[in-house]
Amino acid sequence: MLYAKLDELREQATTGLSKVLGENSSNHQHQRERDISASIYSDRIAQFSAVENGLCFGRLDFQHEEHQYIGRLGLFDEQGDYEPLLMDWRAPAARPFYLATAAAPDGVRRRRHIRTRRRTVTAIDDEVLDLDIADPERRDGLAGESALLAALNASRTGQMSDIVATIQGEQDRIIRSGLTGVLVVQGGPGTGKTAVALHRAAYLLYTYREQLAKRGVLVLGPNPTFLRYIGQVLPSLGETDVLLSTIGDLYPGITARGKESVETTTLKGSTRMVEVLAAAVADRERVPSTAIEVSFDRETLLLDPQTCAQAREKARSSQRTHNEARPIFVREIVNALADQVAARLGAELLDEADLTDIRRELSESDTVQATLTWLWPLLSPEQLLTDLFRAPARIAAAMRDFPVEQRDLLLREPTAPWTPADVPLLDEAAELLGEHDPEAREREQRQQRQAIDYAQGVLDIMDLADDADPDILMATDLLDAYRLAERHERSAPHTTAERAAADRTWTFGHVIVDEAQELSAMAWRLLMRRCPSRSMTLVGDVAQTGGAAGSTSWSSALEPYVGDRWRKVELTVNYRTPSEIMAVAARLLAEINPELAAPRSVRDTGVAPWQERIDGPLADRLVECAAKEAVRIGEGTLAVIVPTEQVHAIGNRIASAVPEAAASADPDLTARVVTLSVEQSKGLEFDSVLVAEPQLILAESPRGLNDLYVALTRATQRLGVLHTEPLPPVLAEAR
Ligand SMILES: Nc1ncnc2c1ncn2[C@@H]1O[C@H](COP(=O)(O)OP(=O)(O)OP(=O)(O)O)[C@@H](O)[C@H]1O
Repeated sequence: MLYAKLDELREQATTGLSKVLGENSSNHQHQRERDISASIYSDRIAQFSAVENGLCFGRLDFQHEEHQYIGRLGLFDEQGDYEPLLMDWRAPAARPFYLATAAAPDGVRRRRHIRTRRRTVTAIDDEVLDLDIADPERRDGLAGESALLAALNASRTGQMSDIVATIQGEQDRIIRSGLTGVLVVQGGPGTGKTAVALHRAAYLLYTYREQLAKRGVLVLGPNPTFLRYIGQVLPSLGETDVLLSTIGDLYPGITARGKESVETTTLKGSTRMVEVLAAAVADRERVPSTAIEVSFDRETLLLDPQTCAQAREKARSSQRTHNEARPIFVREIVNALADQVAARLGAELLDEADLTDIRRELSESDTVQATLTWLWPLLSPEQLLTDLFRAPARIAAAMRDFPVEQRDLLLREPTAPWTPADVPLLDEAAELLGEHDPEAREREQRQQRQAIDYAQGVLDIMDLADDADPDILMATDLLDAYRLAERHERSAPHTTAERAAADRTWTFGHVIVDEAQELSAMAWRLLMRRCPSRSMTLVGDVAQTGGAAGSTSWSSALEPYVGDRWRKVELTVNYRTPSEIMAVAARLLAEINPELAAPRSVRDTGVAPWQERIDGPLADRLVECAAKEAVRIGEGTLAVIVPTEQVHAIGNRIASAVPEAAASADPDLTARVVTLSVEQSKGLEFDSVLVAEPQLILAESPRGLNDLYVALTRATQRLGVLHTEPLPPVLAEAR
């Protein structure tokens, strides 16, 4: 019945779309209206396709024979007074599906989990929430245990899937927590932090659509591989307009993928770079040590240091940014030069109009412009940093208080690629420099405002204001004035997410950061600028921090921005790693931070992790083991996690010897077998994992223990450790 309803709605939308597309538009106004309707219909069709799989996954039976189906979107009986046929999982009425327990049934008599494959029901699992008749053998606290265990035991595909059907109580409370303020979700590996973060994005967009559609939601992940891994979750929940990004992509026009040393990344991540950049900008506002000559109109004018110093002082005291203060500096210098020209011509013979002409000619003169550029150049952030990093003298001027070895860390070739740690510096520089082309920006903003006003008018006329039941999807839920305005600017057909991606100064309605412990202090500054409302969800695990510039405590990372006004919630159950593997990982956690409790595994597999000391070449044996594991896991996935330096060599060996293995460069996660560094494996999971040379992984970075902890907790079923070097003591004891 529900699928028939879905088909009917899809049919209506498709017919509607072809009808409006077939209309001949006689005038501009009509053309616009047609385009609006077309975009509403296409958004609907996309949403209906997104919810096809697992449309309905639950049923709640209440006292008095009533029941309610729960699914991926709300469906209503239009003929029957809009009775809900299927309740959106995010609606308040669906909450008992996730929260009701035998002890607190909230009116629910029975909870039914419905599993489907395409449109066929393949399994149902009932829980009776009545203490008198409930099965006492059931594990306490797990909702829909058998559906949950079926999901957890299923082979992984290389793409994360959604968990709407089996969200657990502690996760649900986080997903539905209010929009405002900073919420930190701390949890060990496999506790569902990523899953919770993404479902929270979908929940917030549903519940606060009006507030969020305009400013959008940003989901920030640690690296592009991870973004590919999670990329399908939000679309499967019917949400496509969320910006997924890494720090390296947050500066428009730049895709920062360069690599650099741990020491350089650490320095660039520290807030001391704020002073360095300010000094680097100040260093570009020059005062010559002796007078400089400026040829103009076959004469030579002189600019002495004192005049330049006064002009600089005047510009700086305006408190404007470097680029925005430049016109003041230019005016001062041009006036000083004009006075010299006037004096030579005989000032008493000139009136104000003559002086204005002289100033204009001076401003347009190439030599005067070249002098001004030397004294106070108009700078883009890219130019500032490129000029700084290539020139030891500039670095020395900007880093007077730093030891020489630290200064050398910044030095690099001007052609070197941008690195992720450069992005917060570019952003900081953009703040210090101000608009490179202020007039163009103002013009653009004015046009944008006009377009939005117009679009709002169109929406009002179409009477699409959503004063109806919040569970019924309205046109304005899908389309706001921003998006509408953009759709009709032929040059910029962007969604909110695309617009946000293209605009450095965009501020988001809500920001979600996954693996938030990895952000450097400079990255936090950038992020806080993008979210002045401080409506944020930060998920992570301070025991998994790999980068030396990352945080080991939430309070020190957040204190500068929100003081102690943030709330922390913890996830305690590990849904990924079976207890046998977690027992080994827990030993590492105790060394990393004895105060952090290891998450409790939700299941056992009966398979103990294994270790093997190799006498011959590592790669040969790894290839053999990878081939065997790949067969053993059938349809599932295998990751071979090796020290960063060996990823390339070992990855290529495995790719050439094991069927269905991906090459190591830019790993394809849909391949069944991948070779990764710990950094690349962060946030991911595989049915089986082989970890090679733990001692080298440990020694590779200042946070080696954390890295090894991450590597050991990626498996959902099987874990093997192979080594030629002696094992680190913490693993040797676990043998
Ligand atoms: N309620 C749930 N129902 C079904 N599967 C779940 C549930 N919660 C978590 N999982 C699964 O557990 C696995 C781990 O979840 P996730 O990757 O979100 O954990 P994490 O806390 O981000 O881990 P890490 O810190 O190691 O990256 C995923 O496969 C996820 O789908």
